[in-house]
Amino acid sequence: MLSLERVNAFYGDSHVLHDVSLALSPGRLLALLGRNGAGKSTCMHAVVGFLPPRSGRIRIGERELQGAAPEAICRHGVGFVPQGRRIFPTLTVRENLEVAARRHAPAGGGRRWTREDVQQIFPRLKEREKQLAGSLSGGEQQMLAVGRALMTSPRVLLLDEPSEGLAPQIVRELGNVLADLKKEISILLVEQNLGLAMKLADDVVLLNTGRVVFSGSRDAFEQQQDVLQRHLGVH
Ligand SMILES: Nc1ncnc2c1ncn2[C@@H]1O[C@H](COP(=O)(O)OP(=O)(O)OP(=O)(O)O)[C@@H](O)[C@H]1O
Repeated sequence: MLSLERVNAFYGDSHVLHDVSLALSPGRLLALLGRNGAGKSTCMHAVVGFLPPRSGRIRIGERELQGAAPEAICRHGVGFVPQGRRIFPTLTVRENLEVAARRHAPAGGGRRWTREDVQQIFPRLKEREKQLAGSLSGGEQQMLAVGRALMTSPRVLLLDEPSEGLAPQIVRELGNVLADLKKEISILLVEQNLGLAMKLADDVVLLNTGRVVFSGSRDAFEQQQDVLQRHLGVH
């Protein structure tokens, strides 16, 4: 579905991603893990066109994405929820969803999401549809950010630390929604909350200083205590 093949990315002269390869298969959730500064967000920015890689290939299905503009990458079915949410605070909840709506059928023939679909999985967004997004709670803003990405009718969804700054109860709610969502859409998840990541992940890729140091199933990952300890400081 989504694949990165030996991707190298730089900020100026600083080489941040080193030959990063990963593959997100249809209907699966891949957790991209690593310590602060490991290159997880950079990986997502390379996929969505914010930081085009200097070498390597990024594909969705058969289509190559490296070098394409962010709008085109979104049109080809990559939905992105950035770290920090980035909703429009002065627009209402409903307006936030509507400006993200896709006008044409999604590339690759996937499901076309409507506002009603999004409100069905996040009923809170229906209750608050006339409220300004900037006045929502952190958890509601995160739901809106996910809802906005779904309105682009993506084939894959990239989520950068969705649980950041949320109360444990809200993280649980979000986890339940993502567990349902992954049944119909492939998800690439960057997450510092290891408990949440392990609850949701089918596959794991672990980065350390911009290099892949583990790639495999969640079960294989959890058995590699030395890897967990060395790269995440988990015992
Ligand atoms: N705009 C930028 N310009 C220069 N260097 C950057 C920029 N953004 C990130 N970096 C550097 O690139 C490296 C990877 O950062 P990145 O944000 O991808 O890490 P991360 O794994 O997402 O970390 P975190 O968990 O803290 O968000 C870090 O060394 C970081 O300092």
